[in-house]
Amino acid sequence: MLRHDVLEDPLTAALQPPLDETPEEKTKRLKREIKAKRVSDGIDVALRAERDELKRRRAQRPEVKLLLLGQASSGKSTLLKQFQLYYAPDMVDAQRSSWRPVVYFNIIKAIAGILDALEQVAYFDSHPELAQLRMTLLPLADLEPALAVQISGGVYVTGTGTSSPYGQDAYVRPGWQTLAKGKMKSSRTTGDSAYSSHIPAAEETAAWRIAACKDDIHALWLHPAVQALSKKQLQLEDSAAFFLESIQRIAWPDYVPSVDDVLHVRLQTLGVTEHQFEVSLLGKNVNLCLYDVGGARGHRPKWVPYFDSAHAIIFLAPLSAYDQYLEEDRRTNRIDDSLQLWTEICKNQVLKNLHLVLFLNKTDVLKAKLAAGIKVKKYITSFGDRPNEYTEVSQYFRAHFLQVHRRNVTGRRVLYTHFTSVIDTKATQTIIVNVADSIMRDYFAEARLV
Ligand SMILES: Nc1nc2c(ncn2[C@@H]2O[C@H](COP(=O)(O)OP(=O)(O)OP(=O)(O)O)[C@@H](O)[C@H]2O)c(=O)[nH]1
Ligand SMILES: [Mg+2]
Repeated sequence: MLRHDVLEDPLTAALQPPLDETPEEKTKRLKREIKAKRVSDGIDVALRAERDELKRRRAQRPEVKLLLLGQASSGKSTLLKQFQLYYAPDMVDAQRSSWRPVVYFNIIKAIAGILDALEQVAYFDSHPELAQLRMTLLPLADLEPALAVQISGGVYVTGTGTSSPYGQDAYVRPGWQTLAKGKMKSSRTTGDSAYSSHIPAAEETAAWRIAACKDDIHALWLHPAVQALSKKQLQLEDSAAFFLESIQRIAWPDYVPSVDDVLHVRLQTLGVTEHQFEVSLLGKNVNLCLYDVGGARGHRPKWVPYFDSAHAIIFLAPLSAYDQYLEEDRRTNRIDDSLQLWTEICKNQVLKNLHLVLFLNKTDVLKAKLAAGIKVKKYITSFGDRPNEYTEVSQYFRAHFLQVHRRNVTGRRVLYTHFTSVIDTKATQTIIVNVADSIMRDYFAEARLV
């Protein structure tokens, strides 16, 4: 290669010795290069040793792989957080502040949804006080896309058939919290005055606009027209009421999300995320590997490569979804979609020997909907004239899921079912212990058979 070709490539040029180098300079440079190589080799050795140690620990510990499956918004990521709370509570605590922009995003999305719905029923014409609230809250609602982009690490997802009816949605990708931590090295609680310069602009703007509008947000949420709409045609996320009712606390300048806030947050999962826990089960140390997947239809093909090596599945079906339709296909009732998906899982030959657990989830939301008089029969005609009460409704749905399992199961697979509300930490942790225990019993029984 000619010297002028080398100099045209800035990287190669930077590594070339100077043209007018003296013999002493050359000796010094070579010494420096030998030292730098030693440091670099040292780093390589340390990295290799770390990898070997991880491999050795993995070989010593059996690895149990557990898939969390179910449609979008069924509660998979919330259940994952409960596993983290149980097996790695310090990690959850350390990551609380990284959820702050997501709490803001959930609030802003709920407000945008409410304003949209009021527009559709033309309430702004008949209610001047609502029109006034819209004026003050619109700049806040306008922050939705910018915050979504911040949370998703710059990914702008549109037109995937999974986005919200209210526009832009945010997705979580593997490693997003590490990314967020890097960007926000100092925390508010340390009182570091440089903090504000580390907060991304969209989050900072959202924080001060929420603080400035907190009374208007409160007034909008409590307005009788909004309350009436929220119980009928207005389909907000399950956590919207929780966050809107907590607005005074969240608008506080030193706000850091509580564990309860973290459990209520809604953030869609993109693809498949892997989470490892070193746990002691039945007196043995094991690596528990949880796979949390995106549940919308467009994400489901990405689950398949994980089926082969899995040991157990927890399938989540939200029973409260009987009056809702899929965001990705507005004609499909969400309970129907859950049953179809459940049928595919039960039928799948690759999964036929896995330990199978069914969580009939969101029972708290189901109870609230039934208490508000939302009739199951209106959406699921086969329910007929049975009483619109929790016991009848929950048993009716459970019977359907059990029937699908019975009809499609091959092999010797047992099904474990639980009625759950995975935002309830105490109840869910009792179930987690139970489920982990029985997965391990199966795992070791299997190992002895081989
Ligand atoms: N009230 C109540 N809310 C729940 C329950 N389970 C989940 N949620 C809420 O429902 C929303 C969706 O839960 P996620 O865990 O994000 O759902 P997901 O299955 O991971 O959804 P995708 O990632 O889109 O597949 C969150 O706001 C949760 O706080 C429950 O049992 N009761
Ligand atoms: Mg999720």
